[in-house]
Amino acid sequence: MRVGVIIKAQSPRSFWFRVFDNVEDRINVGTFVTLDNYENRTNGPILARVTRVIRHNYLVDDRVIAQLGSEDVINTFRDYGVDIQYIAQSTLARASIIGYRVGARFSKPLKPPKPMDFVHLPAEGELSRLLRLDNNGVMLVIGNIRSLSIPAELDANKLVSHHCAILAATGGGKSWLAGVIVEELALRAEIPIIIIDPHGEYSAMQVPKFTTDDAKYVSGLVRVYVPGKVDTASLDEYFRSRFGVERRYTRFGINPRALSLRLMEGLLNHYYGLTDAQRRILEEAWQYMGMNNELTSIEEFINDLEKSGGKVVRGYGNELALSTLLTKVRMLVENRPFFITRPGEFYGNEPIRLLDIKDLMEYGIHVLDLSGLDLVDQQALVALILSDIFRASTVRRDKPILIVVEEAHNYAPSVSSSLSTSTLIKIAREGRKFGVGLCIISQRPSKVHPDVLSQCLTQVFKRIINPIDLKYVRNVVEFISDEDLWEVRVLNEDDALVTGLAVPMPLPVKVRDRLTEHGGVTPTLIPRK
Ligand SMILES: Nc1ncnc2c1ncn2[C@@H]1O[C@H](COP(=O)(O)OP(=O)(O)OP(=O)(O)O)[C@@H](O)[C@H]1O
Repeated sequence: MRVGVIIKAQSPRSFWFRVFDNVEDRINVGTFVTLDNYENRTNGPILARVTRVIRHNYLVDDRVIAQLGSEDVINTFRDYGVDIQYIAQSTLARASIIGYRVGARFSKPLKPPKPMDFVHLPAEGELSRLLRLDNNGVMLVIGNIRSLSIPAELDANKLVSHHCAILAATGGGKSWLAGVIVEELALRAEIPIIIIDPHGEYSAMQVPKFTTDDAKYVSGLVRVYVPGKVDTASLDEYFRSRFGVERRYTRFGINPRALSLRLMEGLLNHYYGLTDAQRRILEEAWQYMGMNNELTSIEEFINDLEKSGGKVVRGYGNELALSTLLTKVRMLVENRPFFITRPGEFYGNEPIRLLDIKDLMEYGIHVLDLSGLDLVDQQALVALILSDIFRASTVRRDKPILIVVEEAHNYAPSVSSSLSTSTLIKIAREGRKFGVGLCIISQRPSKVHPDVLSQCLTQVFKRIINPIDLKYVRNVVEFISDEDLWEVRVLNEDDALVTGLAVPMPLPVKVRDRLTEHGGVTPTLIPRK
């Protein structure tokens, strides 16, 4: 169907066209249109996507605007049979050229199209053939292409191996969409998925939203892990009253001996401060102790540390430094809710199990609920767990794993420091080689470390309006154009724009319903009686 005619095309990347009046309501931002292939007739049509629509009225210039002081003036015009809106209005659209299909890829034309060539609106069947990825790999269907019934598919391999970012303003639907991606991935591939959940939202994935087999299957894959000594009573109560079932979780603990020197030093320094002498003793003592992950009581741990520290201590000042260091280590281990202080420890009547990284690397959806911890503890745990996962993945290599990091600006901030930043940068840079994929989620892209965000080669945008964030995204992200960003500002609640490696072209998506319950809710005010 012909829907317009090209009026301007100054580059092979885009063109403007006059939209025919009778189809004006069918051409919107995001609509796919085609051109006859002016470059290679054997290869089928050239696909383009409308990125801007303007309405133009050539009579409404400054002189006419000056006359439009009241409705009477407009009615007078109409009385004389001059309806300016009717006689002088045209709709113009700008479209970005995606290219013509050559096998599974799109080839861009090298010349601009010609003015006065017709623009077509493809039938859904034809569009579906053009848009389908057809590469026999694992595809994630996260919804439909906006305004169409064509499934919106993401290439799962590219999404995982080259990392992805979900970016939107607060309440924009990021965790809903992350849940959809996790559900799809778990349904279609045998992959372990680890979710860093700072708000305790993702436990809701244990509850199927429907009685379908898929919904039950995915919810059955969800395992929730809670730090050993965190009080979860209010979250559990909320869960019970909202979903009518008990939240299931495992309490986990970390062996303090398993911490790297950097993390132990960072935590001690944050909570109690370290003098130079204490720092030096800790560094040397930690080396003497070696990486011995055997779980012992806190008394044995402190004794070992004292013995190792004693080897490097000379003189009264240093002995004092060692003894205060040991007090600080004891306080840290006893007070931080994620350490195990002895084998067989309980919280109330619930056992605390030593976290086994191998469990997290089994097929399933592993939710690490960090909601009971303060930010520094969260960062330390994220650093510890993710560096262990990365280390284990470098050994097994062949099995991909996906790590979803909510509120990524807290774990890899662009300006302030965090104990987890270097681990996330390492995974972002080197994870691909070992099958470790990242999916970072943030409401403030400009606050995410550029070395992490720039490695996320698929981006899923929900609505963003903050100009600083938009500018940052433009500078850091490789596969995004100004036109795409313009569109990001006007997305609706259930709309998303996917750009980058996992899609053949920027894809406007109406995100599908969830199979499992969504945890995040925005409380509404109760009207006063
Ligand atoms: N595709 C969708 N279909 C239906 N409702 C949706 C969709 N996406 C989001 N919502 C609604 O929008 C609300 C906010 O979504 P969500 O919790 O995912 O936002 P968020 O961006 O993660 O928020 P925050 O920044 O606070 O973490 C949800 O409670 C849900 O009701």
